[in-house]
Amino acid sequence: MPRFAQLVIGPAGSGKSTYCSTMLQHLGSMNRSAQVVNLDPAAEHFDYPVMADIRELIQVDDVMEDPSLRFGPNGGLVFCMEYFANNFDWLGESLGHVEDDYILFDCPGQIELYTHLPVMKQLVEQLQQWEFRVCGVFLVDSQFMVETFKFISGVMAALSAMVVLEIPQINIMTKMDLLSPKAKKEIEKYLDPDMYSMMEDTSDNIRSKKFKKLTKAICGLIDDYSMVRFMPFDRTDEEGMNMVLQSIDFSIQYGEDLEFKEPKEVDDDSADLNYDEIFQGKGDT
Ligand SMILES: Nc1nc2c(ncn2[C@@H]2O[C@H](COP(=O)(O)OP(=O)(O)OP(=O)(O)O)[C@@H](O)[C@H]2O)c(=O)[nH]1
Ligand SMILES: [Mg+2]
Repeated sequence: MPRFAQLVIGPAGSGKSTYCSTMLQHLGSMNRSAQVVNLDPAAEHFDYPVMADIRELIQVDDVMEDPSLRFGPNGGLVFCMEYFANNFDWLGESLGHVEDDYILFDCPGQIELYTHLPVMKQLVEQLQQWEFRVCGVFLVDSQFMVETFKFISGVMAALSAMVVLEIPQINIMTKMDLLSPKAKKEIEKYLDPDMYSMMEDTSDNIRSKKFKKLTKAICGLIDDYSMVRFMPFDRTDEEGMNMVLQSIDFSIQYGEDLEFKEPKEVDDDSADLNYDEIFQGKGDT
């Protein structure tokens, strides 16, 4: 039986740890068991209980303080993640092997992890070897998406993670509760964007003709292949959270392996059938 994982990724401060904590509570309220693993070696605080914490393996502060390494915060994080990639056994032991486990991985925010460094792809491959079905959940702060050129950059960042990780990916705009009513209305056009018409809007923002042509080509590519869509995530809106969860579950086929009971063979002449009992297997005596 498979296990299921959400790899919660996205730029620094986009709301990954808050998402994990909110989603964990949401799953709990649906009586679904789930757990969170912190994979951010620089995490200072988060308000969810952890199943495993990478800081037990390595911490950024220790790396930065090491006189033989002399890393700054970003180099330190890259070092930690490479160390992690060489020690996946630690994660394997922490996860154990419980069938049907549903785990949220709270990842660090350094964007280079999702552009050119191999560690997140290695993690995905390792999880797949452990029979996890993995979905990338890419978060972007909605406040940085209300202008066309910012939106296009956000789309490119999401796309970069998709290309690197090669797993199903659900893209989410976070912190919707912080938007003004005007901005909320404005953002609707970015949730299911028509990139071609967006390109027309943006002409004033892109000053160089050369870049306008490039942006137009990128917009066309994204639109033609329906490559990137965003879903809103408002932690105060249960209904919206459900829709996000359903999309994620669908992408990793969560629930499809739940045991199905064959309906019992019935004689034509049997009267007073209780179909509920038959289908639930309770008709057996
Ligand atoms: N109002 C509001 N604030 C949010 C939401 N999500 C996150 N925040 C706030 O945004 C800040 C950053 O959130 P985090 O969840 O720590 O973001 P992160 O992506 O884990 O950050 P890093 O791990 O540092 O990359 C915190 O102050 C959160 O309280 C949201 O949906 N609504
Ligand atoms: Mg975090």
